[in-house]
Amino acid sequence: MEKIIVRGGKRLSGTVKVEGAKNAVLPVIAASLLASEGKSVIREVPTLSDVYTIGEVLRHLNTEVEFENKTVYVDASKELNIEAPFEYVRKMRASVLVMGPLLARQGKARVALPGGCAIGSRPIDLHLKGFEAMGAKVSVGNGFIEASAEQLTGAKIYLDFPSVGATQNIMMAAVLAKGTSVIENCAKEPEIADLAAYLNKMGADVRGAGTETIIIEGVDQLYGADHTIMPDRIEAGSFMVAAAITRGDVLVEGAIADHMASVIAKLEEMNVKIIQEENGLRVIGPAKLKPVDIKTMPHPGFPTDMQSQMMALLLCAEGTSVITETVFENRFMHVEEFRRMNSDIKIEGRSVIIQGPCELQGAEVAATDLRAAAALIIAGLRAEGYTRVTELKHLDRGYLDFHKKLQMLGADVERITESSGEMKQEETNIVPDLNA
Ligand SMILES: CC(=O)N[C@H]1[C@@H](OP(=O)(O)OP(=O)(O)OC[C@H]2O[C@@H](n3ccc(=O)[nH]c3=O)[C@H](O)[C@@H]2O)O[C@H](CO)[C@@H](O)[C@@H]1O
Ligand SMILES: C=C(OP(=O)(O)O)C(=O)O
Repeated sequence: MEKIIVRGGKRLSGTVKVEGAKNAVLPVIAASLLASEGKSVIREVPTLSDVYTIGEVLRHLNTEVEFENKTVYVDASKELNIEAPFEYVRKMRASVLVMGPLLARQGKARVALPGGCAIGSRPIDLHLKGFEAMGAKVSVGNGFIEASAEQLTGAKIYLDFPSVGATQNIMMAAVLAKGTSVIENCAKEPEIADLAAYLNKMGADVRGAGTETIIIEGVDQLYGADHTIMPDRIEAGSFMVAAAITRGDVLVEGAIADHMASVIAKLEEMNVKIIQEENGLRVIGPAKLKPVDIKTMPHPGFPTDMQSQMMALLLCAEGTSVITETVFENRFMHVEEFRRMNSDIKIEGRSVIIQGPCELQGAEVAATDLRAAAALIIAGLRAEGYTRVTELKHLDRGYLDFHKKLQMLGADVERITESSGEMKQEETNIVPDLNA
């Protein structure tokens, strides 16, 4: 079993560079299916297990995918298969993002129903309503969703909720539809603008990405394009919190302030000093953290993907804080794990009430989802004694070399493999050979 072991008490300092964003690269790789001519070159790709999974999905769809350092080459010029089986969708829900491109290009898509996950039920009804509005016939049976349309037609689509995935899937379907599509109340996350930039380089006509209305003029064909993935604002935020919790002084290279206004605002409210530097954000943790209230919201509101990391920080604040989770109905699984670290947290409906400051103690804890994994390691940086974090498969979905980056900043942290009572230091990252 793999574990990350943290011994708390070290003050972080130095520079850490963030990777390309997981949540931008997954839709971009899915969108590369739309290029019926030419190769796509996608740069600054973090070699995460999720990226490996989307690569596998594309290969299964008859696409050539090659990884070379942090660059991915995709050749989707051959006729595509139209089915994404459960083995991939189960591993990673974002596999459903191939549905829009397949429907647009092949007129048909068959994707395993994703089901719920650790943070909520996560339906995809809004994706499907969008496809139907463009003329697709959608049916669900035997654990699969099937959608087909001879030719998608542009449509006006109002999203009941600004879903990130629905916005992306509908955008990718609309770029090859006949006529104009207007997506209203769409998601405004920076990853949406990143996807639009890539689609436009491929020859699409997408306007308004990053605002609440996206207008797309369908085109006849798309071509491979060269695109560099935006920096990961959630990885950046995680290191900012790690710096703050250890009263450290860390330059988070690649962090873009415009993408992180809500996170910066809350950290500053807590007394954390944030200085904009030429190549990133410098974060200086205060001696005393002030409590704050946080409500997660779609962008530009406070990101749900930073909720558990901020919870770790608020455990150390002097007073009462309340976090309200409005995006996912079940994203407080980490609370029980924090309790094992001697924290005073109560759950009341969709809110948690934190009574700080807690004297965090090291404990054996299990990551319950991707961000919870980072949050528990971050809490361990402040806790007295040793914190052992298991279930690292969650961490590996979204953080590249997390423990190594923390080590470089001075943290006392290691990743080990424990087998039959014997421990050995883990030297390799989880993704051995992406081209194998
Ligand atoms: C790969 C990726 O980019 N993942 C991100 C993406 O997930 P994802 O795209 O799945 O998140 P959505 O924005 O779609 O989901 C937000 C909420 O809308 C609901 N919903 C969504 C679609 C739908 O058809 N019906 C529906 O009810 C979901 O159950 C959830 O409660 O955005 C989330 C919200 O910022 C982030 O936490 C995830 O990290
Ligand atoms: C919830 C997340 O990802 P996914 O949508 O891929 O589960 C996340 O990145 O925190």
